[in-house]
Amino acid sequence: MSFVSVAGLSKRFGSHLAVDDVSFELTAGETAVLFGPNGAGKTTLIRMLASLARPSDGTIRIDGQPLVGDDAARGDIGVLTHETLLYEELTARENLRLHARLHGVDEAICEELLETVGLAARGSERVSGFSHGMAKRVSLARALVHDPALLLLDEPYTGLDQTSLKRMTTVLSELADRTVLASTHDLERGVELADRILFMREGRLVGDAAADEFETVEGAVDRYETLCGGEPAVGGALR
Ligand SMILES: Nc1ncnc2c1ncn2[C@@H]1O[C@H](COP(=O)(O)OP(=O)(O)OP(=O)(O)O)[C@@H](O)[C@H]1O
Repeated sequence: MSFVSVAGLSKRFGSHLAVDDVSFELTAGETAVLFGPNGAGKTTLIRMLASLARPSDGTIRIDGQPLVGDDAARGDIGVLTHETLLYEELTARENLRLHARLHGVDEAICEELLETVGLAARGSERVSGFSHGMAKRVSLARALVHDPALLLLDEPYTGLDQTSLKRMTTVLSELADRTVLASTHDLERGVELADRILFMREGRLVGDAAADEFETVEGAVDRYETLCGGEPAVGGALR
């Protein structure tokens, strides 16, 4: 049975259809990566799944439960988006502990996660003093605090230095049993992370492929060019 089921999902901003009649299903434990050019609708799709944006049309079901307005379904989701969702005036540790309390989770997990994202020594510092990359790592830890079954990651690799990038890549590669939907422009890391690749263009889902269809990243690049138009970024740089 599908763990995530998206049917006929659309999002309209004025006269513009940012997400246009998108349908797909993810099985439990599957990692799907969304590729597509700027403005394809990836963030908007993820924001709807994260209950951060209201769909104009269509349905989202998580483990059989309709998502919209359903707190139980939302509790099973961890989110990493462009907005860090952190309280800037709180320390990294306080942010994680607050999130743990909200979800009724033992706060001991917060220390483990600070270690995991490489911020154990900076846990007592306010997030307002953190760089973008550091805040992103705290945000990833926050997304994992309540051990969600579904993880939604919008451009997890963007804006990170090499050390943070390696850490993010390692943490994400170790999320084996979770269902993950991630968007990225980094085809190399995306193909490496994914079981399945969804291609978006102009709000529509234009392709759906198993990651092992691509023996090399070049295969994914060719498919991207055919389906999405234009050239993708590979390994963080344009080809
Ligand atoms: N709040 C908003 N109000 C109006 N238009 C929006 C809003 N958010 C997104 N859009 C529009 O919806 C379309 C899809 O945007 P979205 O951010 O989802 O694309 P994306 O695939 O994530 O792009 P990128 O790769 O640049 O992050 C774009 O045309 C964008 O301008």
